Amino acid sequence: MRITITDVHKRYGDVVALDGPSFEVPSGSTFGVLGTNGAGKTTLFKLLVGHDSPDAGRIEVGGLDVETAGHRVRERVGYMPEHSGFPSRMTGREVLSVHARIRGLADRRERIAECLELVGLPDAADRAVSGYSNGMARRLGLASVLLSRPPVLVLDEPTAGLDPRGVAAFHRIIERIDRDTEATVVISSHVLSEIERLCDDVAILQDGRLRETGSIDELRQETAGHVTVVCQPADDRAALLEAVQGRGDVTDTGDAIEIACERAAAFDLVAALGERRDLVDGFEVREPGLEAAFHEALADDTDLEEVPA
Ligand SMILES: Nc1ncnc2c1ncn2[C@@H]1O[C@H](COP(=O)(O)OP(=O)(O)OP(=O)(O)O)[C@@H](O)[C@H]1O
Repeated sequence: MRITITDVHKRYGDVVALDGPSFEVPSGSTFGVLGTNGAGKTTLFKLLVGHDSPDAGRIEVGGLDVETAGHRVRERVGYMPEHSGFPSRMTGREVLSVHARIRGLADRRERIAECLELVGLPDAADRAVSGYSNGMARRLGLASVLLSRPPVLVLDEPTAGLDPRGVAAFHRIIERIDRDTEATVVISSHVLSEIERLCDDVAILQDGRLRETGSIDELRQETAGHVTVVCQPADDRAALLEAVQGRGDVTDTGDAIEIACERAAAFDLVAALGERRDLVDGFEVREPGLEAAFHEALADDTDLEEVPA
C-alpha cells in the first residue's frame, strides 16, 4: 500500500517541526525515515496515523487522505509509537487479548499465538509484563500491532535503547515480516546501519525538511566515486594534518583523521602515506555507504557533533 506525503507543514508554537517534505513510500517496501534528533520523524508519523493534523499539505495511505478518511486509514495502519506502556500486572497474552478484542478480531486465540511466535515470545506469554526486559516489551508492542495484519506498519525508533542482542532480535523479526508479508513497513531511526540493513528506500529529514530521498542503492551510487581514507595518526598529529592538506575533504574527528576524496586520488594518497610511516600508525579505506550519502545530504549546515555515528 503506497503512502504519499505532499508538502506537509506542522508547527508547535514557534517550533517548525515539519517544513514541507514531499516523498513517496512505495507499496510493499521497507522504508527508512532517517534524521538527527528533532528532525521531525515522530511528528511525521503522528500525522501519518492521524494522531495529529498537519497545518498544510496532504498525506495519503493507499489513496485515502488521512485528514478526510482518518478512521479507514487507522484500520490499515499499525502504529508502534516510540514509547508504549502496558499494564504491568497483565501477562503478554492478556495484553494481546485486550488489543484483539478492541479490534474485533474473530480468530483471537490463534492469531495471538501466531503473533507471539512471530516476535519470539511464546515462552514468556503467560508471565507478567512487569518482568519483561525492554526488548521483550518492544516485541510485545510489535505483536499487538501485527494482530490485525495491517497492510502498513509504522514503527517509531523500534530499537532505541535496546542492547545489541535485543536489536538483532528485532531486526530478524522485521526481516521476516519483509520476507513473508506484503506489508509496507516504515521505520524511523537515527542509526544509519540499521536503515541500511533493513530498508529498500529512505527519506533523510533535517529540521523538518526533506534533504534526500530514494532507494538506498541510488544514494550509494551518488557517492560511489568517492572513498574516505581514515588515518590513525602517530605522535605528530599536526604534521599528518599538514601532509594530507589539499588531498581531499580533511576532517579531524578527534580520534582519526579522515580524508574524503575521489577514488583515483585515494591511490596517490595511500602511496604518499606509505612513504610517511612516521606520521601514521595505520589507515583504512572506507567504501561509500549510506553514511556517506547521509553526511553529504546534511553537509551544508549540520553541526557534525550532532550527527550520530
Ligand atoms: N508537542 C510538541 N510541542 C512542542 N514542540 C514539539 C512537539 N512535538 C515535537 N516538537 C518539536 O518539533 C521538532 C520535531 O520533533 P520530533 O519529535 O518530530 O523529532 P524526531 O525526529 O522524532 O526526534 P527524536 O529523534 O529526538 O525523537 C522538535 O524540535 C521538537 O522539540
